[in-house]
Amino acid sequence: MSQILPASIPATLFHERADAIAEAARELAQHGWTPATSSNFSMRVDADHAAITISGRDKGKLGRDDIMLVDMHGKAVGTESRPSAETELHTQVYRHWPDINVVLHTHSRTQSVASRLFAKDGVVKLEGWELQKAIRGHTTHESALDIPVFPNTQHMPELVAQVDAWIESGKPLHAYLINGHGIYTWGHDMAEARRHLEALEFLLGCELDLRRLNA
Ligand SMILES: CSCCC(=O)C(=O)COP(=O)(O)O
Ligand SMILES: [Zn+2]
Repeated sequence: MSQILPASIPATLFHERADAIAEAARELAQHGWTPATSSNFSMRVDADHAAITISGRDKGKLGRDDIMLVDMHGKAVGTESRPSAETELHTQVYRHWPDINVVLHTHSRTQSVASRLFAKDGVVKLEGWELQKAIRGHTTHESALDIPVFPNTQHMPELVAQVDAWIESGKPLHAYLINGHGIYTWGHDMAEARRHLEALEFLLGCELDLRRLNA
């Protein structure tokens, strides 16, 4: 279905965002982090709009036509296509942090297993790993980095409320896991969001290894 853009958004800008999303998604899919059409990706286009993956598409085979425009409440703009089922989790991040421009959500095996294993604690506590410095604002392995694990639900407003509650508690939030589901993380630009995602994938894998080794 074709995308009609508001007059305020040049086609070149939307295409640039769509191409960046498609390229990142293809690369993340090659890592095996987007199995069976899972995962979704978005980029801010302007203060009121984001470009996001259309629901149900194979994230390893995205092109421009697989990306659509939504407003900051997750409503489709200028198309009949259906945005990602999890769009509200993306727009929540953009509404809360105006300087965040990219949101990435993946379903790797490591993320999925870690989300189940740490669900009872409600959080993965990362401490002592040099790679924590890949996360914005973290300058030493000695800092603590908490990644909350929220219960999964098919009712997006419930998930949004859980994320809101964490943010309102004043605790920092760079990423979260959803139990039995996957991870959400974000960044000021694609490079930062990718760095966060790759670092967290690695760190969650390390935590799982420690558990396996009983260390
Ligand atoms: C088949 S994966 C289940 C839905 C999901 O968790 C996901 O990330 C993909 O949903 P979307 O609507 O964005 O394609
Ligand atoms: Zn998902």
